[in-house]
Amino acid sequence: MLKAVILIGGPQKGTRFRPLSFEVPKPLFPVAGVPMLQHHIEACAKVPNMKEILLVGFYQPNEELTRFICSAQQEFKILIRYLQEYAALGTGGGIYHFRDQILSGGPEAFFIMNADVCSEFPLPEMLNFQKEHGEPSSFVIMGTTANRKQSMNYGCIVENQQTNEVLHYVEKPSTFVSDIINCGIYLFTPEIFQHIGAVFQKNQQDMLLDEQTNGNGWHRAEAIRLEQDIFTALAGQGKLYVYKTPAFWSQIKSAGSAIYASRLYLNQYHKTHPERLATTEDGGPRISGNVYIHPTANIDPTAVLGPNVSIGTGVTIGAGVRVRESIILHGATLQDHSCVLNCIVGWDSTIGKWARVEGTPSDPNPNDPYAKIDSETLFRDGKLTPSITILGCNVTIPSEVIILNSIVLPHKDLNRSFKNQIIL
Ligand SMILES: Nc1nc2c(ncn2[C@@H]2O[C@H](COP(=O)(O)OP(=O)(O)O[C@H]3O[C@H](CO)[C@@H](O)[C@H](O)[C@@H]3O)[C@@H](O)[C@H]2O)c(=O)[nH]1
Repeated sequence: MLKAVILIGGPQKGTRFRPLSFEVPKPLFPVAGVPMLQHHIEACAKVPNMKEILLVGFYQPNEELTRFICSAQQEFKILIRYLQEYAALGTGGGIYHFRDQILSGGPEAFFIMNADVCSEFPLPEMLNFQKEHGEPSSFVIMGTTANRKQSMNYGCIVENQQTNEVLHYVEKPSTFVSDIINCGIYLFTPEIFQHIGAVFQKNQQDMLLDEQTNGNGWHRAEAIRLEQDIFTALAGQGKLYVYKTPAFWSQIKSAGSAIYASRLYLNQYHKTHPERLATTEDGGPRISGNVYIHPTANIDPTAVLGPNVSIGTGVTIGAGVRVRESIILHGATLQDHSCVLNCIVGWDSTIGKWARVEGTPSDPNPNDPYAKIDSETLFRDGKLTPSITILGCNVTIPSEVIILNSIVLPHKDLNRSFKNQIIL
């Protein structure tokens, strides 16, 4: 039997996702109409012999997470549990801490997935690849090709081109190492815990030798990174292989990358969930390209939506509204003739009549097949980088104003136009 573990991080992570991560843990942010994590869960639930999905993170148990787990368990008919780390233990420390839970029932292998990636999740292909490569207990990293410059923002893998064995692994190198990058999706056998255990023992010994150690010592020994502490050491040992996926993949770090990820998933819905894609119907709004509309949304038939639009529960969209490349979160109202382009409109926000709310997309270069989305920091050279416009929850935009490339914090009631600003 098989299991899957999804690393969901915790509240200190996801800072590039503010102000949206104030309201909802980042892994539950809706991408193409469903929580980011649901895409991982759907893919796992389809794998034959998958017994359980474990979410490992350091969020305090909260209502949203509990509700999500309950409904996903019912919908996908699979056991899902949340395991809470007592502190951020890193990508290897968390799974090591909960190794007994992961190994209970005797899975022969298990997947580990970063929550903040979007992918076609070619999990059956990874299982086949593992059977065909190396010894039966070899470990598999999913990889993809990036361009030279962007590769350095990821874990970089040098492979043996004949065998696909990982010969070198360097996490976010400062100079070019390889254009094959780590996608944050792995297939391990239980033997991985021997390797993580060895690092833990070493950390513990170092800790005992270190006289400076205070009460924090145990945590320091348990904090282990899969990438730097495990993969770098396993490379070249005949144990670690890279499965290069031809399918789509992207990281979801910033809010801008959530819009891009939505586009990738909406496109995939043609194959996986055509029922989630809206179509132009008599008496309904005009749909252009891929659009998801929650059945509870109320949309005027003269509105024009798409491409790449996701409309959440209970959203109201008035006459003549235009929405493109945006995510509209639940309870928001777009009043008549407003125009929303490259935006995330927060929960329960209102955009007044004839207002224009617009951002600048940060899409990957369309002429470079290996380009990935740049999840840049908010500021460059002391200035706000032009990016998508984000309205936090419960923001009110008055009629007939323009809000351009701005980030508006929750509960703001604006009274004029703004451009390139963070409105606190
Ligand atoms: N449970 C838990 N999860 C964690 C922790 N730290 C990070 N995570 C989760 O692990 C994932 C990776 O997070 P980061 O540590 O922020 O790494 P990164 O910059 O995203 O880079 C990783 O992913 C890239 C692909 O997206 C890889 O290319 C790179 O090598 C690395 O694995 C995220 O889903 C995050 O929520 C932790 O202490 N505990």
